Amino acid sequence: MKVLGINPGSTSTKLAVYEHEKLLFEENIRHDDAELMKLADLTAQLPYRLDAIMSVLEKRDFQLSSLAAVVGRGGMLKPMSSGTYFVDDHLLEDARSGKYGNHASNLGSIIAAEIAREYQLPVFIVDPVGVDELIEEARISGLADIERKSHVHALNIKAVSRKIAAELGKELADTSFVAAHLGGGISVAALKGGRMIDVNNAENEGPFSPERAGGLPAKQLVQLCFSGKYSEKELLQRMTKQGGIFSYLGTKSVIEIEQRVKSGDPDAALVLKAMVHQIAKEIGAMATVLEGKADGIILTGGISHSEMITEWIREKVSFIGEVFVLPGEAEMEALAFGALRVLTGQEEAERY
Ligand SMILES: Nc1ncnc2c1ncn2[C@@H]1O[C@H](COP(=O)(O)OP(=O)(O)OP(=O)(O)O)[C@@H](O)[C@H]1O
Ligand SMILES: CCCC(=O)O
Repeated sequence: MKVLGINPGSTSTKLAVYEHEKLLFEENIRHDDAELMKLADLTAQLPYRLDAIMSVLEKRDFQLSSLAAVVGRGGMLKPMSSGTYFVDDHLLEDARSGKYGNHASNLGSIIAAEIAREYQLPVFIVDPVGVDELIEEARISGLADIERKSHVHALNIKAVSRKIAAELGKELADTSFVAAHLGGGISVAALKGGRMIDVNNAENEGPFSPERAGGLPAKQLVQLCFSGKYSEKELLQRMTKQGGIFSYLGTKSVIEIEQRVKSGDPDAALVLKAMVHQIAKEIGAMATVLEGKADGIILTGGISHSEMITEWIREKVSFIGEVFVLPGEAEMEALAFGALRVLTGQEEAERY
């Protein structure tokens, strides 16, 4: 039983084919930034990305007719529970319109549906960005006009938590973890019984990240909004795409910053240590959500490849529990396995 997974990112589209649990092949198509920028909105990128995928599959002489299903990364959709979902017209409409936000991952379901159409294959998404398992008290922001929202690297966080649970000889449902996805954006989640009962919204709360500002001092932010320095669109762009490390050091590459730190650059060291400080603080906060009863702390995402950074974090948080490091992400596997759980009858797919 073969499954094709599609994972569109802001500058790349990853695809992978699994046969049952075995990876047959995986490709990371890196797109030309300038080409993508020319395609104003996300849906305009569809033919460009689809062509790139089809040419990879053709080069490999891969027959779409051999697939049992296509599964795409679920993008910014309505708040929903964790799981595998059938892609239907309503879901596609929300992904296309950007009603719940625009993110490259919105293209996951759209591309998957296009590929599946000719052979009338089932199409799924798994654990989209909008997975919402917050406990009610975590929704209260402190201002009645504003509700806190779950916006989190759900796909990877669930997948790596499942892996660590298995290493501990447990089902995910019998564990509690604090899981921190450290990538271009940063999500820290408190998982109780496998459910993400509190998270920092990766778009605008919690630690700053390579490209995002994270949570900011609210009064000064309001003053900046009304200062005339930025339009609404410009400020949102600055906070989410040009904030964090980028706003201080002019690069989003933690690899580069680490080299600068190692060659004695004090500015780079200060900013990196500040990011670690904020990540550790968020982990501590999520540990208290779990009343200190965590089976461990999981560090994942691209930045977790850095031993220097994971050691700095470990020094600050290991009093809470064991620290597990799973660098990178397990998203392709998570997509394929999510679809396979449905195709093999272990789980029922949800309706959007
Ligand atoms: N070996 C490494 N050492 C240090 N940093 C690394 C390493 N590899 C990747 N990174 C950093 O990880 C960050 C990107 O992480 P990742 O690849 O998880 O992000 P993304 O997939 O673009 O976004 P997101 O994780 O938010 O979906 C970059 O800042 C990159 O420099
Ligand atoms: C939270 C996952 C998507 C993102 O914000 O990068």
